[in-house]
Amino acid sequence: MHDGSGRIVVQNLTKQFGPVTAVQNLSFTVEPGSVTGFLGPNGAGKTTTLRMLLGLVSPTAGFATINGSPFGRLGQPGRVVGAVLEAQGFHPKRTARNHLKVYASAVGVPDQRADQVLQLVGLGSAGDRKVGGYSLGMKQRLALATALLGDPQVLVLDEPANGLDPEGIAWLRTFLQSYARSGRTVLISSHLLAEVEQTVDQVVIISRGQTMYYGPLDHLRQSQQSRVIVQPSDVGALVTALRAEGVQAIEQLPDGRLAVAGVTSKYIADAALKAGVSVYGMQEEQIDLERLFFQLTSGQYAAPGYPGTGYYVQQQPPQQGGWA
Ligand SMILES: Nc1ncnc2c1ncn2[C@@H]1O[C@H](COP(=O)(O)OP(=O)(O)OP(=O)(O)O)[C@@H](O)[C@H]1O
Repeated sequence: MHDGSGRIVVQNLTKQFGPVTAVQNLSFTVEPGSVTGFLGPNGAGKTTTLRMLLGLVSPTAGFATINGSPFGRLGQPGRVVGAVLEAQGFHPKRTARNHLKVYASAVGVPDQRADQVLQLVGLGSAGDRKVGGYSLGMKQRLALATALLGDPQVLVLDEPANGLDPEGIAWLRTFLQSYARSGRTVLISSHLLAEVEQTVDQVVIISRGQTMYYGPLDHLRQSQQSRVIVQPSDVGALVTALRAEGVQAIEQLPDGRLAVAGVTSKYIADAALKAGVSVYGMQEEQIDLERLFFQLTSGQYAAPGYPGTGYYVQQQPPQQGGWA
């Protein structure tokens, strides 16, 4: 029996395909009530992890559970977990409504549920059209509708934003957030942080089958000290003035400007004024999460331990199986 918590636990999960280590010692927990992004570049091991979670591939070591049980031991799994892994092979001549009715009977829910989920995903008026004529975005919605048939407590979606236009992505965001706010668990994978940045509450970032960061997206943002970029009349004099005030995080950029962390623009302006240095321009640098994501997953970044809920994981030597 499962514990009904809606929690997903991945513990020391490893998958070896011959010489290829697709997933290595991966651990994270996904709590109900939030949307968790499972992020990593192509080939990082996301699909393999989700397939292990859904009992489609057996782990070489470690385990993955939903509600405290491996997928294979969940009673009525279709009612507990709704999953979409890659674009589904829909029968092109079948209407969406008929497709859903076939799956409804497999999950053990009444036929009317097909109409309900068509409405839920915004395909209410297209339910009687043949799926062969559907756009990629419509197929994504139909795949989601199929996953929703059993009104599952846990939703697992592999790259759900693929093929969606900006309106579709905005719709998906609202849908997933409200699904999670109703106390359910939502885990979505993506290889693009920007695509899911506004949807997810926490992230698990993996690279080459290993966890690189795990925790709230906000903590990842806050871990990046914002910087002020300043163009002074006399770089040396401003650096001396700031150092005299105890400011240490000063970097000279290739274009000659200074990047100063840990203080406000006003603080720098006051220090410059006091030192008789003119300031020709100043701007607060935007935190570039996408760049950080790239650094975390490109193997060039090894961050020290991070205090807080989220944490960085020290980079290991490159493994076979990750992206090149
Ligand atoms: N059945 C398999 N046999 C051999 N190698 C595999 C198999 N499945 C996956 N791999 C390898 O494991 C690694 C991880 O693949 P996986 O598909 O899990 O990554 P991913 O993060 O989902 O990438 P993508 O976003 O491109 O699907 C890759 O090197 C892949 O080639």
